[in-house]
Amino acid sequence: MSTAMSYQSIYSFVSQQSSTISQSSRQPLLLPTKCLKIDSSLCYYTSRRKRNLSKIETISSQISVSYNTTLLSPSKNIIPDNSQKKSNEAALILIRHGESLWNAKNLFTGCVDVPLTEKGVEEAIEAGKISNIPIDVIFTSSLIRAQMTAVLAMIQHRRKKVPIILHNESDQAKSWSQVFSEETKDQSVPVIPAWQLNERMYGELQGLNKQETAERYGKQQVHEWRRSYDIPPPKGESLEMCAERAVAYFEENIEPKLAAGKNVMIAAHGNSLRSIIMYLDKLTCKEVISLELSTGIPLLYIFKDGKFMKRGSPVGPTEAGVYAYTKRLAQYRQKLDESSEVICS
Ligand SMILES: O=C(O)[C@@H](CO)OP(=O)(O)O
Repeated sequence: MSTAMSYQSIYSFVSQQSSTISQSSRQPLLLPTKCLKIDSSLCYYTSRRKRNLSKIETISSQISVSYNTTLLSPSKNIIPDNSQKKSNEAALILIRHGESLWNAKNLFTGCVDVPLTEKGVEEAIEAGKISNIPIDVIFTSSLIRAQMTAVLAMIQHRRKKVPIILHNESDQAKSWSQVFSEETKDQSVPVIPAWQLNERMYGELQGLNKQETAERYGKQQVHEWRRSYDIPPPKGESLEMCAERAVAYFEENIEPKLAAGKNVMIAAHGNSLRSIIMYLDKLTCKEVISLELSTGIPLLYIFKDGKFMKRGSPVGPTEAGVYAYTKRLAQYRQKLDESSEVICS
């Protein structure tokens, strides 16, 4: 996977180890177009749901936000639960599923429900070791590769809570899967599947080999189908179409949990997460083209006062293409590993 150079330029401030991070202010203007290209460096897509309008937001200021020591500092002891954390902030962890059997075969997958490879299983387990952050709720797509990633990550998570997949597809399924012990509920993490977080639907490319498709239709054409914002693959969804449902779901179902102080993990897919990150980071239609997500690499955000602050990915420097990797977070991860015996005992 290629390293997206634009991350380095856009987010170089993160890796400078400063204790400040820039944050865009939100200034919605009521303009009836999609991602307007007045000036792509100033144009930010958010969601058009509800009012069916886009917002243009301009970077207006940088605000200083100090690192949250509660969430990021390694500790020899398990961090106290949510009752002791600041109520107006919450952690958001995004994980693209581990490698799937079709990733390994280089096939367009989209909404085809393909499980993880052994490597994907290992990536998911590894992803669960990332932090000591207590997870209150997990959202996944309805596809098994994302669900496998979520539950495998939780098996390794330091809190040792049991991920329980909620079955709300019918009243009977809901009623038959109830838990009647408050204590057991406390030791569980609800996993909420949502089709809206599924991978973009790749239309008539699903099941085709990516390399062969590039040879047949040309690299440029296939790159546009794969990474452009608004060009859909034949009979499939563009990133913009995928964002319509994924970002709307995020705003309606996930943001309220964060606003209530719940720490949330989302296990989903390359393109559904690209669309959510575009919304969180206010990326332009142009910037999102070079946004690549590695499989099984968790990305951390802090939600505070209605704003999302990127904290990068607490993984090692060996991962090319890791989004917003920072040295500081790699050190944090290393220290966690060193102290894991104490934490897990
Ligand atoms: O095949 C797919 O569904 C996706 C993710 O694996 O591929 P791409 O990276 O081309 O968007």
